[in-house]
Amino acid sequence: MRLRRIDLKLVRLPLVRPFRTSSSVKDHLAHIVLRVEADDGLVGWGECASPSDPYYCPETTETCWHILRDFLGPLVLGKDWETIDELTSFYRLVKGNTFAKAGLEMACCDLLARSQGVSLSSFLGGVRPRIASGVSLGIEDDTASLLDTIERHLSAGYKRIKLKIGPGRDVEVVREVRRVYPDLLLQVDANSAYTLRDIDLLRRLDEFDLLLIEQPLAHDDIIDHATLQAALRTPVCLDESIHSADDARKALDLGACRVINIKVSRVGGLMEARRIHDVCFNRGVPVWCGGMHEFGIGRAANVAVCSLPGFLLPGDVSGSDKYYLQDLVDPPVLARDGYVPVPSSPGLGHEPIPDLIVANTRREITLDA
Ligand SMILES: O=C(O)CCC(=O)N[C@@H](C(=O)O)c1ccccc1
Repeated sequence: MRLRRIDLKLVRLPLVRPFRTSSSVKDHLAHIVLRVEADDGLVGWGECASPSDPYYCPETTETCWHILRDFLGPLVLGKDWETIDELTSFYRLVKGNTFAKAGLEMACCDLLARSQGVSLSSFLGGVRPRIASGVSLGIEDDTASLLDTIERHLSAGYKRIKLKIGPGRDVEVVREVRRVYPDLLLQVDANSAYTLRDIDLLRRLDEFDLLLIEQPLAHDDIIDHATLQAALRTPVCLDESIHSADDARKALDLGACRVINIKVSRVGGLMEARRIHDVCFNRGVPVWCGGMHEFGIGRAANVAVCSLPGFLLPGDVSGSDKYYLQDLVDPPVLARDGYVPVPSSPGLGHEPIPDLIVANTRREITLDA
């Protein structure tokens, strides 16, 4: 396989409703959509689901654009490769920049799967014809509106609710949700809002039978998380701290967590996502797929990853309609009764709609071999 052309497209889509986290409120998202073309004319699609700000991770849409245009693109164009590991070896000297890498690697996985006539799920070793989905809820103004939002998503069939928590909106909010929904699959995401000084407060969350507490401490820590996990009954789940299978192995060896959130973008692509899955699966550690508000392209890649056997907990892979009025792909990625079907057609199984992509592209560049 050899790439003769890579198109980078900065695509912007309005959100159906603003999404609030501890660091920002967003009413639209802009992600880089990648189109890669092989010498034989075959095409693959990928998405860099990086935030536009450096509050979740050090990368932003602009850093991804720079790294893809100036390094990753030139390093892979015109070179022969037969496997994804061969492809990614061309940029092994590039440190970090996993969101940028993930977009390119995803497009090449789509391309290779299409060339082999297999679905991305089969390409990865997926075993499920459909995946169970949960939803991640942004921070709401008050508990009443949060309960309304929960009710709306449970009525739609979603299997799990993830709440954002932070100092001042944690124990009491979770207590109220648990009072109204005693049997709900419920988890919380702190996005590194706490420190070990909050250990007694976090221990109070043990009474609510949560599935997990996600990334309570620093985004780049596994040592303090091990201290915290030893004090909690509730499983700690790591998100931001885990960028590779080696990170996962070290975190599990240290007892820093009992669950890992695998995000294709955060770990640099589908192959590393599968390697992290394998480390966890071999140790009986459940994983789930976190979301980054992906458009339909990245969302379809997440669906394929969720079909791997160790993805035992509902992920954030909701239907696109949770965030976008119109998906960029046909068919759209949709959930029915909280399940998203895993396509069996070649590649992503959801075809990008060129007119929609063109209509929402704010900037583009073509890199040639
Ligand atoms: O449903 C989704 O795709 C969003 C899931 C979600 O809440 N992601 C959070 C997170 O902290 O994991 C996030 C998204 C975008 C940017 C930063 C954080």
